[in-house]
Amino acid sequence: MVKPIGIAGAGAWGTALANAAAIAGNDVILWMRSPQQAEDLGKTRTNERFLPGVRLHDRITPTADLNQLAACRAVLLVTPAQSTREMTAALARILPSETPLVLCAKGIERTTGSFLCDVVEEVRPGAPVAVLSGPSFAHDVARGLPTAVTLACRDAALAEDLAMALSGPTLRVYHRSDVRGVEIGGAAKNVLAIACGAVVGRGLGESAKAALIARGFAELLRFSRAYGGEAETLMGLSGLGDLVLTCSSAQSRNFSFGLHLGQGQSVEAASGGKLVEGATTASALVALAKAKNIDMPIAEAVEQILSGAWTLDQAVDALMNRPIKSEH
Ligand SMILES: NC(=O)C1=CN([C@@H]2O[C@H](COP(=O)(O)OP(=O)(O)OC[C@H]3O[C@@H](n4cnc5c(N)ncnc54)[C@H](OP(=O)(O)O)[C@@H]3O)[C@@H](O)[C@H]2O)C=CC1
Ligand SMILES: O=C(CO)COP(=O)(O)O
Repeated sequence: MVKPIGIAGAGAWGTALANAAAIAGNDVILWMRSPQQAEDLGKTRTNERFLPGVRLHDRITPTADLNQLAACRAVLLVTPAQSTREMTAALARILPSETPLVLCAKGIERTTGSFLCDVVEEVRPGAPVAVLSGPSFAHDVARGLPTAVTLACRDAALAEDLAMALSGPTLRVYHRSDVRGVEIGGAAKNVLAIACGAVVGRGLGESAKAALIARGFAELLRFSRAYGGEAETLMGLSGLGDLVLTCSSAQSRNFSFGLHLGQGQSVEAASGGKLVEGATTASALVALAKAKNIDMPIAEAVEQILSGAWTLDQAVDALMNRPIKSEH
């Protein structure tokens, strides 16, 4: 008998992925930390808080008991980036060492500046780790709209196996072995999307927006190259694809956070209480860039705005008054 797919985290993305995995033909165990939420989800079969209006597939079993994930063939970790260490440690206590953990969060650990895969490898040495990333709004996936993402694992055969297991009629999962490139694409685009939202919110025009996406992508490529990601990866779904998506739609929490900043809201108010991964990752991204002398003026501008060092207008001035240089 084929073992179920485990999903740890029943927010918008975890719930959407659970449905996609079930539609792809898997039994799914969906874990959440709140016993009350698990009970409600079992009864109503709808995650009203995070994914309203979407019915949970019959093959999904919601639970608040982490031990239920022990017998899964792979576990997708779909909680916020900053909870990766704590969640991996909890999973390491119950999962067999050969069970792959698939990271679905997009970010860098703020307190250590570690990439999330490195965090997982530190906590679960020797166990297989993969990353799933790409342009995919939870609501689009949950509504069965056509979506494509990338799953990367250093073990190419395992990457292919997991991609096949999760792919279905409306979710197409490509596979790759460049874990670093795929995770950098997901983590860094969120910071750039905040900048893009701010440009739109401040009314700086479509030309400025396009310039920001192009120059932001140049930053992404430089950063990824310095940290061992392949340029080809960044030109794909987790990189260019996700940057374009996240910079084009107020459905993105990062873009919409930037949009609110651009419209004059405070950093504290602009998130509206939603998870904004780019805001927690910005300082770690910029510190990693500085450590390797990588020029990332847009990411730095975001960090300066978030820390209160610059106003938005000061950030725009700083970006426009940089010395004229060759484009690369
Ligand atoms: N939404 C999307 O379209 C996409 C999101 N992602 C990424 O997926 C990750 C999760 O995002 P998303 O599902 O949208 O976020 P949500 O805000 O919708 O949900 C977050 C979930 O994580 C749980 N959670 C929060 N903190 C902890 C913790 N410390 N330990 C355990 N569980 C915790 C929450 O549980 P509780 O309710 O108990 O607080 C909730 O179930 C992010 O990194 C995001 O970038 C990637 C692609 C698409
Ligand atoms: O990563 C995402 C889409 O690919 C979701 O973006 P937000 O976290 O900005 O909503």
